Amino acid sequence: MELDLYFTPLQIQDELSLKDKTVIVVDVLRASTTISTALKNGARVIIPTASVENAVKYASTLEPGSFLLCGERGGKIIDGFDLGNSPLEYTEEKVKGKTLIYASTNGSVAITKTKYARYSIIGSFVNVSTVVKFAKENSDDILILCSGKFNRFCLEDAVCAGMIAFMLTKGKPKKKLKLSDSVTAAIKLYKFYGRNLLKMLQESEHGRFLTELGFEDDLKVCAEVDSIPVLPIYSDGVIKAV
Ligand SMILES: O=C(O)[C@H](CS(=O)(=O)O)OP(=O)(O)O
Ligand SMILES: [Mg+2]
Repeated sequence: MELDLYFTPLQIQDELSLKDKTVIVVDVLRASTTISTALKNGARVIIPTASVENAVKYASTLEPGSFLLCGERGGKIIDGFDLGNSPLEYTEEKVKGKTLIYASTNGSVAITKTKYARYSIIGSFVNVSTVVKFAKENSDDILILCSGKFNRFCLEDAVCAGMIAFMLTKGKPKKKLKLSDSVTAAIKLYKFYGRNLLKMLQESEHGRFLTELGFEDDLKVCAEVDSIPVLPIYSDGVIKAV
């Protein structure tokens, strides 16, 4: 099993290079957590779009009432949309049976870049064991792809990616693993911050930004390890829970 890790989607030189890999897209704050929450609460499918314009265009092709327009810019709900990007908004009452068209700043963009992957799955702290189990059972080469923020490094994504890498490599003989420096670094970050993930989120740049916007409760949801054991898989343009 070859394991690699990108700290931002900018490292994807050619999307076709992902074709034989299982890609785990990590966006802890908040896309991966929100997507897992929505699927757990009965959303039918989630359609990630790389822009607000694409989201609105896609919506125009659907039966009114059958979908919700979801997403944020600058962390706040997009004008005219039904839901923003707080996982706490994605209640069963709101999302059950619905098609969610989803335009977040970083996560939905990163996900759409993995369309050629053998498998593209969405990982976060809330479903980490579910994701690792699938990755162990279903692939040779694995790429953990951090969404980051505006193609910049995000501590929370790197720590979660390190947790996934640690769980994937635990117990394997060191000499058999040819770990890239990014995997080694991310595992170290996880070992340093893993004991108090909520504190790490609160101290992170993104966590502080969300707290300033009044979303401090989202950090608690996003820090809850294995609280939402669903497996979101992105295939043929839609994300479904399997
Ligand atoms: O909604 C979020 O938390 C972020 C946008 S921002 O960094 O807060 O502006 O989007 P995501 O795509 O979930 O990283
Ligand atoms: Mg994010």
